[in-house]
Amino acid sequence: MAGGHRLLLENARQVVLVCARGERFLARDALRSLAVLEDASLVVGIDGFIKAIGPGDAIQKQFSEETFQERIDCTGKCILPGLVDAHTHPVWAGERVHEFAMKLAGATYMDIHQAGGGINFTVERTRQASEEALFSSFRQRLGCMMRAGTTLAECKSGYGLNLETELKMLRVIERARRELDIGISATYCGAHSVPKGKTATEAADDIINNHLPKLKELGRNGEIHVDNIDVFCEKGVFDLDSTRRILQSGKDIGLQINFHGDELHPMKAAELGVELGAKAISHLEEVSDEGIAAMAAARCSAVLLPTTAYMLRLKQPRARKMLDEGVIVALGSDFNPNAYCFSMPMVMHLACVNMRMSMPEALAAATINAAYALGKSHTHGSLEVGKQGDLIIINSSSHNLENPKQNYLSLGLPWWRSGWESACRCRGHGFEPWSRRIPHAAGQLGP
Ligand SMILES: N=CN[C@@H](CCC(=O)O)C(=O)O
Ligand SMILES: [Zn+2]
Repeated sequence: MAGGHRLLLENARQVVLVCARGERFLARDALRSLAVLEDASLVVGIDGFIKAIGPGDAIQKQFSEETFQERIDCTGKCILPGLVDAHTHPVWAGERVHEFAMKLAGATYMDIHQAGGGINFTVERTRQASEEALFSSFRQRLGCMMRAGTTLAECKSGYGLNLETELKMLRVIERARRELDIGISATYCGAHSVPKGKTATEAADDIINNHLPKLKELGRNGEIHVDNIDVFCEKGVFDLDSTRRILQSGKDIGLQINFHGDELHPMKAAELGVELGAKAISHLEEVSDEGIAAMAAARCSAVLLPTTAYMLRLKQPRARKMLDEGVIVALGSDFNPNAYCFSMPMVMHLACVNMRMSMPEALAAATINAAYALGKSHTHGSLEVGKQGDLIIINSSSHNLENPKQNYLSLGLPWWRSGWESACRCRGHGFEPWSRRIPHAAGQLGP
């Protein structure tokens, strides 16, 4: 149908805006209660952006003469922003189920890594895999994420380590960005592990002298778009000095710094991230008090990954201290061969139970604050006029009910998908891939 609007969501019991005043993130007292409209409707335009949100009767009056490609009756339901997954490793070949048995028998993540398993096992399999096979499994994984409510995911390379395979992974991510109905923030993670036969210094030199110039060239030609640069800053992987050199070189070619820090050992990675102007640091199980204070002051977001601490039986990151000190806390699934979770609702559930976050804190961390960690909170992460129409509808009259049967967070069920799947409609369930097919809009608001 020509003209008119793309979508009308009518008469929802609640529209959970998350925030309503153009906030780029939520911290401290702003997390006590999120912006919610009762008995409201929402309009998405042909360009995929939100045109109006307001009381159901007012929207009906305002748009009474207008046409819509699709109308959804949301009576008794609740509309939320699409969930944002701020940390995933979704492009790889080769399962690592055998390592789960080793971990159950007492081996640590680093024991396996140092014995040539872990990331380096996946690197070997990913180097051997064809681009087509990698794309095919990646597409399936993104489909699972969408069915669990994710509409924007950060996706890392990092199972290639050599230039050839890192580029293969980034091409796969680029293809998904162009072809699939999910938003993607692409991260170059060529410093995910030190490749066999090289020292960390040699690997850093290769990245700085060969990988990053190539990425710059491909970005300029419009062949591959990369948003972020990542390093696994860890004892026995990349030390502070190599991490600093790589991240600074990435920043010099225009990438946002968003890296793995203070996970297994206290490294002062948070302090380094603040010094370099990082947008986000992930993990932080071992962050120092000074690192937390520095991140709060610098508005450097903490991407917490509850599945990792659970899987590896690590100590939990100190979410409460971070929140109380004003750090911008975001969440990610950390989907990877070692932590096989697609579901952000499950991640939010673990954050509430194991990290003692409140439900509003978990929802903000999986929407506006995760979008902030990816430099996209001006377009994503809340339901506000002018933002992307990325949203989910849940079959519940409130996002914050006491009744566990009706609350997706207390259920944690989406781990098995069924509860969420029947309750959720997102772009993958028939909505348009909003931004990608509308070139002028994408140009205005970024990729
Ligand atoms: N810590 C480093 N990277 C991943 C694990 C990747 C893997 O084990 O393949 C993480 O974030 O948990
Ligand atoms: Zn990771």
